[in-house]
Amino acid sequence: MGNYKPLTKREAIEYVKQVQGIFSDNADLECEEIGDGNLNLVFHICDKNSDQSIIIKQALDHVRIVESWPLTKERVRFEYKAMDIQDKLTNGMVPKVYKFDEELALIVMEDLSDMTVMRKGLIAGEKYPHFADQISTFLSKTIFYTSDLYLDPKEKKEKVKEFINPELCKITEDLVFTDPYYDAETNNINPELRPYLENEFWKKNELRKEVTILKEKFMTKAQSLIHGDLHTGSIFINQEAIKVFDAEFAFYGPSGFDIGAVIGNLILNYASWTGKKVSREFKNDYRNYLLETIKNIWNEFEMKFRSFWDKDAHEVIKAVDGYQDAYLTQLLQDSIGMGGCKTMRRCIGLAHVEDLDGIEDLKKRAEAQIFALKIGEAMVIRRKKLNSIEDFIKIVQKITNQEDA
Ligand SMILES: Nc1ncnc2c1ncn2[C@@H]1O[C@H](COP(=O)(O)OP(=O)(O)O)[C@@H](O)[C@H]1O
Ligand SMILES: CSC[C@H]1O[C@H](OP(=O)(O)O)[C@H](O)[C@@H]1O
Repeated sequence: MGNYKPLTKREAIEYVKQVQGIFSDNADLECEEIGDGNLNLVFHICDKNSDQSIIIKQALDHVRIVESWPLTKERVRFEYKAMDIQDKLTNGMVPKVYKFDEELALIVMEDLSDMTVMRKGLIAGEKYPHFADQISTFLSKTIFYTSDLYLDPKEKKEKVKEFINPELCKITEDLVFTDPYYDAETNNINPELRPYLENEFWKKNELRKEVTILKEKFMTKAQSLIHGDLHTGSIFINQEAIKVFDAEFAFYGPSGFDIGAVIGNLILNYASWTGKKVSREFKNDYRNYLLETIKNIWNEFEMKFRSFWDKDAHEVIKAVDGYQDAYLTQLLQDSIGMGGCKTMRRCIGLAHVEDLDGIEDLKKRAEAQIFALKIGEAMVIRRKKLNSIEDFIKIVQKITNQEDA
């Protein structure tokens, strides 16, 4: 990456002009830097003559929100390669890539600004009736067809090697599985939440032990090629389709981490309504919709995963009685446990979510955060007893009823 430099808006325009086949010679280009994530630059470039537009995502050599924190620019290669695999497996459920430039650490890709970042849609109380079907397709295809159930063992190990992504994994190991469970310097704590953390949460030794067991699983279980950061801010959505983006955390890890990320982020939105000025009727209805979505995601995932297994798994695997059921029960428990960690990190750790931080009144925000923490804790502690997603839904409903009482 000898000639690397972060682009200015003008340089981004000059750059796309020389990429063949994107804009015509008479294009009148304008550029905005629209990155709102924690890590990268994102340029939106539009031709005023034709309304045609593209996105350039460029890695910085540090964490965008913490300038003193250096970070490999090579992460963009993992993003590009993962997008390529996800694209082929899911028939286009990721943005189209027009160019990958390793030297400048950037990807030129399809502009999806006419869709909505799902987190924003959920905060606005939108419903997406096809989401469970769509995300369960993405998850089941990417998880099954990159795993040992399907791939030749040698090919799979080559892929594990290709996707060793230590710096980005370290971020997750620290920010998701370690720092939120003690008074770490990196944490970002609502002062109104601190008493609960000091007097109760940080004293939960069993929770910290179980989170550490899940952390070890995250570090060692190379089960399938996972997206690695599949929260609702990594999904573009409208009433017809989804596109999954921001795959720079991709690596061979536990499949439940991706499923858990989706569920955990729906739970964060579920908890956020505690702190919002909406009618009880709306809150109950929207929460029921979120729980129904979680239930359908798992059940549709399971159905699709079983059908891929019955059709395409290695014959020796198919021949083992009871293995499919055992695999799926373990995957459900991993998903809920990891989802719990993803829920809790967004209340205490460095990087928060707008669902909760959009609650301006810090006392009300703390109430919603504590509610999210209680569900997250139950997800970790009670995961090993779960036999179905309905068992999990009942746990959430019980915690909600105690909250409302
Ligand atoms: N293909 C795209 N089309 C339109 N907007 C995009 C696209 N990719 C990213 N963005 C915008 O840029 C923001 C940050 O992108 P993201 O890939 O999440 O970067 P980071 O890795 O820094 O979080 C997104 O929330 C979205 O608003
Ligand atoms: C210091 S990185 C914090 C956090 O940011 C990533 O999210 P995103 O790229 O979507 O903004 C990832 O979740 C990291 O844990």
